[in-house]
Amino acid sequence: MSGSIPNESADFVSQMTSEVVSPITNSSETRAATNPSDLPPEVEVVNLTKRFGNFTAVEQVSLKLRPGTFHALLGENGAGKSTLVKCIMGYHPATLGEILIDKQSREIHSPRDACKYSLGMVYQHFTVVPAMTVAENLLLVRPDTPMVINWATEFAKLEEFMATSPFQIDLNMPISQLAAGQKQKLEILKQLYLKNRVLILDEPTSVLTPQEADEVLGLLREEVTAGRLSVLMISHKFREIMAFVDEVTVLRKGKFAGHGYVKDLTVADMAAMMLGEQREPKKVAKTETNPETPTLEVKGLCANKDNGFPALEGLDLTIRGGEIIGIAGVSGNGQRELVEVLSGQRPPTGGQILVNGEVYGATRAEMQKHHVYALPEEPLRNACVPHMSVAENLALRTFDRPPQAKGILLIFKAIRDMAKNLIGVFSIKTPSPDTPIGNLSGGNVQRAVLARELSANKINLLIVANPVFGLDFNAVEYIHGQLVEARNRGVAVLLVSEDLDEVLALSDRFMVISDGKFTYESTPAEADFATIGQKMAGH
Ligand SMILES: Nc1ncnc2c1ncn2[C@@H]1O[C@H](COP(=O)(O)OP(=O)(O)OP(=O)(O)O)[C@@H](O)[C@H]1O
Repeated sequence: MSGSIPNESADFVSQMTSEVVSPITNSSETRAATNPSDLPPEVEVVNLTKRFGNFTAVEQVSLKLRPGTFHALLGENGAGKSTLVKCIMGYHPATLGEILIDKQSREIHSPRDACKYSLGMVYQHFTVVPAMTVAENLLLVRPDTPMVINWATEFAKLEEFMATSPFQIDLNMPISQLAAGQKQKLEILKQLYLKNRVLILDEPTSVLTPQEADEVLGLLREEVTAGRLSVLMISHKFREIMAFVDEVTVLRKGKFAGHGYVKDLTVADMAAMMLGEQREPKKVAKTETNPETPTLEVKGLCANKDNGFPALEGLDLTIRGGEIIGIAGVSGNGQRELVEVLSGQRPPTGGQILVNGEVYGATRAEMQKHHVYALPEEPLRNACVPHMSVAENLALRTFDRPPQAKGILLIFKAIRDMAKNLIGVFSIKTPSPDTPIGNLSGGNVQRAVLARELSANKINLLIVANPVFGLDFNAVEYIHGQLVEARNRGVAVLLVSEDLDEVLALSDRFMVISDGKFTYESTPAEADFATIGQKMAGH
């Protein structure tokens, strides 16, 4: 193993990650399982550098993905992981360096080129078309889909493919009816359907429950062990790495920071390689608050899913200033619709919402009047304009008010100054305030939206959905600290999260949502885990 490991980092991380599972296998066992000539190709990155203008996102990084192994790429937010894999996939041209496929230097100019070498990528966010069925989405990825489709033949072929694939999904299901775990399986199936045998996965389990994640990774692990696939996975989750991965390569600030075999490493070793010198995140303790007056009152709220079926069926919810109310549950049980109704992106079909005792329809004017702020899930898609700059996105809430506007004139200096300040205070890693926000790493987009929403002078109600999606553990601590600080200041916080541990750690009180209804309510201290599990599973 290369890469230095300071002891303090190791201590800190071993405390944070108490539950780790031992590796299922190691690479030598894996390779022994198959005839070498049947294995996926070897992929080697040699001294790859990627610059965006003057900014070097990846510098002289080398990595070898050996056939029939499960390899993880680790690093903090902004370390260069996505950039590196996008270069491998031909999505970005590398500035310098080489990619070898089975020891031959290859030019890969596009993901389609990458497919020629059996390389397929599953991105952090879903790329399936929601209005289509599973079968239609699979056909859509083929480069040779005929102009006129013989459905009977194609469907029979798809059924044959599905029968032999590691995951099964009903081909007739519309995507809008699939839970996150099934969508992620479909993303992987798309690559298998293209006959790709080297899968590159960018945080594939970020939107999955631990059970869904273990199922997906377990099935992939079986394919790897059988020598049918190699996997290179970007991940922040040590539990999954310890359970499913053979080998890790670590990046820090765009540079190679270490490599090793999981069987020889502890979580602390890997975290220390990621962090370099110790930077202990600040834990924010909850202070005594006195929640009395309701800030948000939801009475009998109903709303529909995109397909017109009921998503929320008569929800009642009260949140007072100075408390965090958590909503736990498996994705697809109404959480998204609830957040969308409260942030004005979906009309309710029944019930009433009051904020500060006044009827609230979640218009922009009402959100402004009542000081309601929201961090929705997938903030790049739901709370940003990707091609606009970081500064412009940071000003989305305030650009029409002084000091950022004078009448109808925008004061660009004020917008930029405010952005520079927020970039500093919230440690947003961006080449400049003028960089399009869509170019930032996932974690930094998350920070930027949180900075915008939390920097308001006065906040009454803060609605957050999966706020640490895809973030490294340092950033998780930071954002959790910000939420607790807001609560301590008297903000009413609604925390919707598919991560039960997050709900239990932060909430003062929480509910489980299942099929659009609250089916369990407790404080974290009094929570009964067996019942929560049953309720989350819909029993
Ligand atoms: N197209 C681009 N133009 C300019 N800078 C970019 C572009 N893409 C990425 N960057 C910058 O490169 C750096 C590395 O980003 P990258 O997305 O590779 O990080 P990451 O390790 O995948 O982070 P995360 O875990 O948050 O997803 C970041 O500072 C990011 O802002």
